[in-house]
Amino acid sequence: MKIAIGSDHGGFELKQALIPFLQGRDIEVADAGTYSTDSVDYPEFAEAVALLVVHGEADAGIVICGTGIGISIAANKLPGIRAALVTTPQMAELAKQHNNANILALGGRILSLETAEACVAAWLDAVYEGDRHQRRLDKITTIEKKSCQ
Ligand SMILES: O=C(CO)[C@H](O)[C@H](O)COP(=O)(O)O
Repeated sequence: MKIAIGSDHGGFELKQALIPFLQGRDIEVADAGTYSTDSVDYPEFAEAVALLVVHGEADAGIVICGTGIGISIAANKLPGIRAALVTTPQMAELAKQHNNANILALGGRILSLETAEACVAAWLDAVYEGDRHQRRLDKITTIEKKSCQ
C-alpha cells in the first residue's frame, strides 16, 4: 500500500512523526512536502496529495495543516476526493466505513501524536461498508458532475 502525505508548516512536525509510523506498518510513503517549518500555503500541498490519489499514484492520502480545516477544504475541491477531517479514532473509523474517505485530514496544532496515530490506524484498519453508503457517495459524485458542467 502507498500513502501520499503532505502538510503545511502547521502540520510539518506531525507529518514527520507519522512517516515512520506508516513505514512501521509496511506502508510505502510518498512525501509531497512541505519539508521545513518555513511558512507555506496549505492549498499547494492539498493539491499535490490529492492529485497523487486521483491519478492512482497513491492508494490514499493524509493531509495536515494547523487545524486540518484549510487543507481538507482544499483537497475536497478535486473531483473524486473524499477528504475527512477527524479528531478522534471513532471519526477516523467511520470516515472509512461510511464515507470511504480516500484522504484523512489532521490538525497538527490540535492533536497529540498519540491521538493522530490512533486516528491513522483506525482509518487504515477500517473497511468501507458499501450498501446504503454507496448510494450516498453516488449522490456526491452526481453533485461533482453537475458542478463541473
Ligand atoms: O490551519 C491552517 C489552515 O486551516 C493553517 O495551518 C494555518 O492557518 C496557518 O497559520 P499561520 O500562517 O498563522 O501559521
